[in-house]
Amino acid sequence: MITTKALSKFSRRCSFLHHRNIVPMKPILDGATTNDMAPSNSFLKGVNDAREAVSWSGQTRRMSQRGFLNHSRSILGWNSMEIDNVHDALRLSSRHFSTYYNDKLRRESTNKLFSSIPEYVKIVEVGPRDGLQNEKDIVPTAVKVELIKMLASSGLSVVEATSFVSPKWVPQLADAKDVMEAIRDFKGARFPVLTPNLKGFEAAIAAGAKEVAVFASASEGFSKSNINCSIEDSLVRYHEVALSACKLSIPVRGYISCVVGCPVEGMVSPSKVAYVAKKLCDMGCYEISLGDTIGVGTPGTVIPMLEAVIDVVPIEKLAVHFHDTYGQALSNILASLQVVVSPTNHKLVCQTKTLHLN
Ligand SMILES: CC(C)(COP(=O)([O-])OP(=O)([O-])OC[C@H]1O[C@@H](n2cnc3c(N)ncnc32)[C@H](O)[C@@H]1OP(=O)([O-])[O-])[C@@H](O)C(=O)NCCC(=O)NCCSC(=O)C[C@@](C)(O)CC(=O)[O-]
Repeated sequence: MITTKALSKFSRRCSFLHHRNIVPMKPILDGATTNDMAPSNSFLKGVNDAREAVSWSGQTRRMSQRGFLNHSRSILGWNSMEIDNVHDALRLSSRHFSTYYNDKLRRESTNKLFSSIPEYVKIVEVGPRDGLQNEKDIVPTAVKVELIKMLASSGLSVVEATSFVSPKWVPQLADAKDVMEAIRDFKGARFPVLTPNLKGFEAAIAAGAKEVAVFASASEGFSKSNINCSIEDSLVRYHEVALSACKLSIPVRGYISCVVGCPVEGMVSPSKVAYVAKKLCDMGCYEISLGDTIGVGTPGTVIPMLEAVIDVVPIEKLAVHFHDTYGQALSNILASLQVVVSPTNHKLVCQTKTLHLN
């Protein structure tokens, strides 16, 4: 139970902290704790260090997360309450900050933020493929099948199930045929699979796949290291897959990797992404998923990339795929959602109000 006395004490505390520029910092920095950070990244290390150094009553104390929570409890008079983690604390804090911030202003800024995103977002779940392909230990087939069924049962309408790639390159997904066999009769979701060439496509169809995805790269270096061929050669292969798929009325989805950065080549220019996106679109891919494969994108690099692609591919065909390596995935998703309703794109979005995420 929070007493009026505690609330008014909290409100005074907020005012003090606000004037010391502390209030807005805390939620942002704590947000970073949940993300997977690279220790070599000095910027993120700086953020981490800053999170721990909390300036309080004119004194700088180094505190752990738990220390911060305990300290907050005593200040806020929340000793009788259970705050199990940082998220609980933030939820409680944000609820009570509204006593400090002007309600009208808060409503206006929230409305502004959310009125500029699409009304509808489609989610493509890729965990059983993109997640499990990177697991050090090979996950048993029965566990994968259970995971896929649980994801589909949770209401997700598209669950990417596996890849028909070389088992020498990706041994984690060598059981693709068995996985597809086990979910063949499972209803309620679509289960697309990755196919890098005609061999993979034919194996996928034989195993019962009803939808496939091809995966190109915007970076030459990544194309060679991921699928052992140049971008142009991969587009020739994918064209063959698209032609075969068209004959069987199988929908083909197109991925582009490294849309803002590449582990081999560094920054990737938006024009390279736009080039590959148009090629995939022209060969018949019904959706183009733009992947920040190594998670180095920020709104500052993602937005120009999206704008370049939107110039050559209809916006309703676009999907975004962000890895959260440096904790930027959610910001990038929000920025992407906002780009599709920017004034210049308004007409297109009115037709669809859709952006796909995976
Ligand atoms: C593309 C290849 C096959 C070229 O690999 P290669 O070695 O150049 O292929 P090859 O044509 O020279 O054939 C070599 C051997 O592989 C076999 N082979 C050939 N094709 C297949 C196939 N489809 N299925 C099974 N086996 C196949 C082929 O039969 C032969 O067998 P062998 O005669 O030595 O016994 C290989 O590089 C490969 O499988 N790469 C897949 C890499 C991969 O899956 N990466 C992860 C997915 S991409 C990604 O994660 C990014 C994304 C989509 O999530 C978006 C993002 O995050 O940004």
